[in-house]
Amino acid sequence: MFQIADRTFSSRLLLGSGKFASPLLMQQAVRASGCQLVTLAIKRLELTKPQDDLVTPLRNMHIQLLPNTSGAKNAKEAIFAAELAREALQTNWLKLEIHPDPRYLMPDPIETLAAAEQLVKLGFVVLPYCSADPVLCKRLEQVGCVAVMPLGAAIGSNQGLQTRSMLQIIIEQAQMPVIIDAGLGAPSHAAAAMELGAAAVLVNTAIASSNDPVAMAGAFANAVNAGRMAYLAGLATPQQQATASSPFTDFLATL
Ligand SMILES: CC(=O)[C@@H](O)[C@H](O)COP(=O)(O)O
Repeated sequence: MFQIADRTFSSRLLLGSGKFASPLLMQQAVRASGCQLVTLAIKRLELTKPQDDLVTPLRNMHIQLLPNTSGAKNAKEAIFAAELAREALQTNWLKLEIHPDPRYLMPDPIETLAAAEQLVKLGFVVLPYCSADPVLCKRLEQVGCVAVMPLGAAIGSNQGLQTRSMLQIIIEQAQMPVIIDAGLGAPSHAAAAMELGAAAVLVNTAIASSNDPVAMAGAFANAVNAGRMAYLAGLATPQQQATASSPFTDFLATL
């Protein structure tokens, strides 16, 4: 179990709802993953009729919706999108995403911090997508974010934990959940993130664009559980030299 703001979740795998071949496939993958929190881009919503084939099925599955501000290029646009989402979806939960550069989709740290501070004051439960920068993550915590979502690698790149050493520092210093988001391209990447001590991971592309998203969702769920169990069990420390698994005896001396 882990907690974000006032909600408790048993699944530590969060899913994105984009890139699936159909809404039905997305629902089936969500079900197979056991995930309880799904992010969806505000720009995809039909704001005049929010009970569409994306939102309604997720609500019926009792999934916590996490609208995201993907597409916003600065704090002003993100706050506008957040207000729209709160109105349309009746939730104050928000994944704050501000990435002005369409090529690498790197989050803008300055606009993200400014928007986060403002959105917290406006009553939003803010989970910012951010660079794997320990100082920035601390600042986001100080302005009242309920979790941070530092990137493993660029969104959709499937490159895994490129930011591993920074993530380690962020996790060590955080007083709130650290959710590794973006770039996790294989279940082993998710397991590695959990082994580091992440509270949870968010995955979209690797599941949605696989040959069998339902099976891949299950594979990620197993990997997240395995990584968490390993973290709790305490991983063995890598050593430079060999150490024998069995104690040496003098049995060769009898030859
Ligand atoms: C859906 C969403 O929020 C993505 O922006 C998120 O960062 C996931 O990244 P991947 O698609 O790389 O898993």
